[in-house]
Amino acid sequence: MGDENWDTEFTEDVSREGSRALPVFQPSFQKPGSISMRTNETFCNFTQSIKQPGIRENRNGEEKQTGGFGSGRIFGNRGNGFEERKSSSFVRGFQRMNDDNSVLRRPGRGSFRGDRGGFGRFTTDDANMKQDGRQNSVGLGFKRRGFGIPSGEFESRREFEARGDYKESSEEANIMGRNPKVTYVPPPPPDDENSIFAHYQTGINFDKYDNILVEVSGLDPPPAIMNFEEAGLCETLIKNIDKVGYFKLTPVQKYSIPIVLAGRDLMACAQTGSGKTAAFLIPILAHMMRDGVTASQFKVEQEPECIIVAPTRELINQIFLESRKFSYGTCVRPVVIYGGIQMSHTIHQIKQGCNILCATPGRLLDIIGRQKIGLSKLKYLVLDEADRMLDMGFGPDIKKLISSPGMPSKDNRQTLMFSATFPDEIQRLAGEFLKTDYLFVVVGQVGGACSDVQQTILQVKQYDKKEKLVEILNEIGNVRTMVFVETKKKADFFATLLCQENISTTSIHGDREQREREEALHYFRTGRCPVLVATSVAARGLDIENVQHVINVDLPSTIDEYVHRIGRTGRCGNLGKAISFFDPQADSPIAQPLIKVLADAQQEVPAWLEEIACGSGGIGFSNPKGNVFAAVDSRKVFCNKDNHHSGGFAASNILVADESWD
Ligand SMILES: Nc1ncnc2c1ncn2[C@@H]1O[C@H](COP(=O)(O)OP(=O)(O)OP(=O)(O)O)[C@@H](O)[C@H]1O
Repeated sequence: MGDENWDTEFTEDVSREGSRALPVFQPSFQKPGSISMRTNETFCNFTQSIKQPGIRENRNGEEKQTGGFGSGRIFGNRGNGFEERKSSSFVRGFQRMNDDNSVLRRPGRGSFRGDRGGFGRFTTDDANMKQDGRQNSVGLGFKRRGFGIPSGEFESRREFEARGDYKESSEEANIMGRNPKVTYVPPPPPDDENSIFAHYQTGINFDKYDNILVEVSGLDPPPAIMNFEEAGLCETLIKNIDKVGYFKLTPVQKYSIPIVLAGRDLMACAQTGSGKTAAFLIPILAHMMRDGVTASQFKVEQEPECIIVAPTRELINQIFLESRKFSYGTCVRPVVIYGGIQMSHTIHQIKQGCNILCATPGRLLDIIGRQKIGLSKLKYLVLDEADRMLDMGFGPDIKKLISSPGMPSKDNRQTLMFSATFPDEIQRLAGEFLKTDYLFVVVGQVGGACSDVQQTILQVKQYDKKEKLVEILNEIGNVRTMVFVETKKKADFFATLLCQENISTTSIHGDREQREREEALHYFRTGRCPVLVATSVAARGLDIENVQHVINVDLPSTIDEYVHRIGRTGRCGNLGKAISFFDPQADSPIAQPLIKVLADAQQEVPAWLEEIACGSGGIGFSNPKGNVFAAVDSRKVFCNKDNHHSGGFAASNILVADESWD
């Protein structure tokens, strides 16, 4: 375990029935004085944060006031009515737990603060993960050493120590030395051919992609290709595409691949799960191979030909793994860097050679600032989830990146932007980073929701959400399900609740340490924990096999966010289901755009929702114009207007301030 800062340890737990291990969540300890509680069957630890309740860091490492337990609020959530309820469902949830379990006590002041809470089952098999470098901290009944029950095999190497919450978004703060040193080194991904090319099957509706409307706007677009052969790819690339199981192009690939091969800048908007990643990776690699890219040598400063930026660590890692597939057997070396990982490890990875750099924005700026990455050879710049990359959250970082010393001008690089959603105002901002003759490809219907996802909207009041969630999960059984909530604390709360209900659950959110996030995803991907409770940090891009359900316990504040969340299921022609709890008190602003998304995806629109929509303003729209396509080229909408954007960043699509990504 080396220097790893273990803040939790694992205990095997005994199930109620004695036959099945009961998943138990225990929030990580942050500060001495935590209370350890034990039930007959379960352990739960509650703690106060090292910080004052209600204070948290923003992306710049500054502290700011939020709702918190100490302030008499419950979750500091905005707009969904969860906060300011003295007798919240949260508190009542624990009261109920107390009722059920005689020994369990209600936590003291500031009680549930599971800032880096961990969930999920843990078995001794997981020693493998530890051996290969993963540091286990989520698990079945884990706790800190020195509190509560002695652990079994895995014990914390350290006694409890107070330390600041590491906010992974604060790369900038890290640079300024305000965060504790990050020591996590992720285990290297398996590098045998089978693992590299592991993929899941396309679904029964894959062929229906052919019927989706596609519109290309801009001057002189090259014709679409109908199959991989027409792309004129090199043999190695063709072999790799074959190994990855792609036999047919998806619409976004048919149109984007020739555009990128023709050297044009591109903004592409296509529905979730429809193969956008390959739509940029394949032609970029084809170009690189055609240009005879040479293997990069060991050097202190590397000069990659391609940089791909995405908003979350898990997503950029996924893109890296995809680029590893397509570049297999070539001299192109992809590297991934992101926050929450030891900097020396990042630097070591880069030094060994880097042709394609996959990065989150914070870590990328950091590494450029340290002169480990030079930009003089950069030919391809890709922004995945481009609307997210250009909103108020990441926009300033992207602007910094574009104006970094050595960054080729837009005329001397090829810039590609992809997303399932593209609000007009973000398109206008994006235009600044693209050549004026860029092409805009739109695949799909209004709002971009994938019609392979069966959407159900249930009217559920805030206080009834937990019962309803448990009821649904018990009903649908052991199928892989992502549960979205609005805040990190709620993610902790619901994961705890589900564990208490005997449902194997893990969680991912921005307050969890990187190793915890990766473990959570690993447990979810492998089916060890079939339920993943997540904040918006997991809403975009994640491509996890066999996610059959998405449940929005809280609806997001924008319709685009909704589209991305439900897009975690129903991918690549597979079918999926999305259930969303609509609390009229909190969610009426999203009623109108929600109805539009439902209707366009040929889903049933509840009469009660239409009634609510009639009386609401519909401020949750980010694409309110009723267009046939998921988005339209903003150059059309605004071409006759004197409409110059301010150079500021659009706020329409930003996350709630509670969550932070990079
Ligand atoms: N042509 C293809 N044939 C078969 N499978 C494909 C093809 N293209 C992509 N896929 C698979 O489809 C899945 C979804 O692809 P990808 O993650 O690129 O979607 P996306 O459009 O980027 O989704 P999101 O908007 O959620 O980010 C992946 O598992 C990918 O390997």
